[in-house]
Amino acid sequence: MTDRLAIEDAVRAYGPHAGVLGLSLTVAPGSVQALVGLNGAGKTTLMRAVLGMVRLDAGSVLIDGIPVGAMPAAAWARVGHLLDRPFAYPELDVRANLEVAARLRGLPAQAVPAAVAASLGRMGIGRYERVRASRLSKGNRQRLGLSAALIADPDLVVLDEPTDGLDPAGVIALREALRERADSGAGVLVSSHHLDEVARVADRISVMNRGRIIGALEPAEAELERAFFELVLADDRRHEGDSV
Ligand SMILES: Nc1ncnc2c1ncn2[C@@H]1O[C@H](COP(=O)(O)OP(=O)(O)OP(=O)(O)O)[C@@H](O)[C@H]1O
Repeated sequence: MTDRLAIEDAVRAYGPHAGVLGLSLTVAPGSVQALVGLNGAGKTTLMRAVLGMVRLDAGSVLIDGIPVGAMPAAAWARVGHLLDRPFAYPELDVRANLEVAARLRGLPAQAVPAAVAASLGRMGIGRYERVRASRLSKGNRQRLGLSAALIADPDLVVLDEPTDGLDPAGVIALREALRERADSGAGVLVSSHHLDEVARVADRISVMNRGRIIGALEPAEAELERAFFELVLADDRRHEGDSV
């Protein structure tokens, strides 16, 4: 079966230990792959490369077998993503933002009302449907961004620290939405700083440090934090004395 995402020997260097420095990773259909790492480990750079927002110096990224540089618009419409600040048209209300998101992702006009209704319910923002995006709280803006990313039931989901600003109810809603996507055959790549939280949703947890994947954590592991820091500290020790 073709991987939803296949990254091979990817390099996007910003310095000897910065960026993405030779990294391979796959996300199979039906799986949630988490990326964890300290600030500056390279998670966002990797996600930018996956989404074609930065060009790799070397290596390749394939989405459903197609190199990102050659993806037609219809294939990008099957990718749901949220990086950095959630995008929304500030003067449009929540409902209108979701309608636009659905159309931009190629949903036919007659399918939009049902998709918007499902989306409002999924992330619990129905009561804000007539509120302008510019007036939403940080957490509700994040919920709107996530709703837009997921509105067309994407085959690949790429989310950078998606629980940023979410309250516990939002975290649970997101977890259920990601599980539902994966159970429908999508691949999910998600980064986070919250180990316990990713352990609840991820099938695999890869640890990134200094631009590389340095190991994996077992989601069922009781002492995730300890295991994480052991991997990171061992890697840092290996690089002691290297120039930064
Ligand atoms: N455009 C750029 N120019 C120069 N350096 C960059 C650029 N983008 C990222 N970097 C550097 O690459 C490294 C990785 O950054 P990146 O944002 O990918 O890390 P991250 O794991 O997402 O961090 P965080 O958890 O803080 O979001 C950092 O050292 C960062 O300063």
